[in-house]
Amino acid sequence: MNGLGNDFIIFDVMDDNTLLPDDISKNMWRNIADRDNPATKGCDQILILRPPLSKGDCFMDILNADGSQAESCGNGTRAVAAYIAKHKGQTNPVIETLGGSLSCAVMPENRVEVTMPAPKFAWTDIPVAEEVKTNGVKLHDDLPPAFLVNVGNPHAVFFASKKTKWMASKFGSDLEMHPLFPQQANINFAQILRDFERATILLHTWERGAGLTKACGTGACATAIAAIELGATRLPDGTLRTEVDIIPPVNRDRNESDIITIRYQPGAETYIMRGPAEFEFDGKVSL
Ligand SMILES: N[C@@H](CCC[C@H](N)C(=O)O)C(=O)O
Repeated sequence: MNGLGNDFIIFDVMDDNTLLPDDISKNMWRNIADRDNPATKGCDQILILRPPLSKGDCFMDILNADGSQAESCGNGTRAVAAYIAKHKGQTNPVIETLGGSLSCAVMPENRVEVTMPAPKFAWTDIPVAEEVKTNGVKLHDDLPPAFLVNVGNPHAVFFASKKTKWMASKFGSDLEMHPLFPQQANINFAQILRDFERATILLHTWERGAGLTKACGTGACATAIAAIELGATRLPDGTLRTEVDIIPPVNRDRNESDIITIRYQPGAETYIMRGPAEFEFDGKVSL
């Protein structure tokens, strides 16, 4: 499945956790996620749907393409919600993750709305290795200060006035591993588009453990939150726009149905991420 081209291999062991051996090595996961694997065609993340730990419909284990574990995955959450709606008929699934329990609503054409827990801004929560002002941290001499936020997983957001794809390719890998991030971080390069009626941002994300992906759901959340918190979505009359459309690079035509919309009110306990999910193919892999 995919969310705006950010693609996933889903293992469904929701009903019986023992179907998946527990001695699968990091290397085996990497092999499954490898783009050259003819059986799987590879993916950005592997999502393992396990029995719920609490009152949710399942617990979603998230593994990046390099085999590392992640706490949260926005596009993956929407994909799994659509999967549960299709296979279990549950259109309001609750998906448990290390980053929190996420209530979802699956609407026609696999548009999914996810209620996300409040973001965290404290330096200890990002986490970063030393006390910094998380709303503007200098991470690289050639880049403006970054906004840091934890939306279930750690993100740094850079805003630029020009196209940012080259920035993601040039700086993403080093910044993911920056010594300030003891658990590494996802790195977002955002350009606010001024010629749109709605608050609109073009986003390239270098994902922790997966590199440059076609879209990143939590990156969209982090970027919209950063823009709103920094007042970058304020209109000339002083009104703060709290709904932001994030356009991933894969959406070249800026097709209105291929965006992630974030509705975020500073200080609120939750916020909303809305976007599409898409089925690709089913298959079997031997482990
Ligand atoms: N693709 C995801 C994010 C997946 C996890 C991330 N790479 C991390 O390590 O935190 C999304 O859509 O949010």
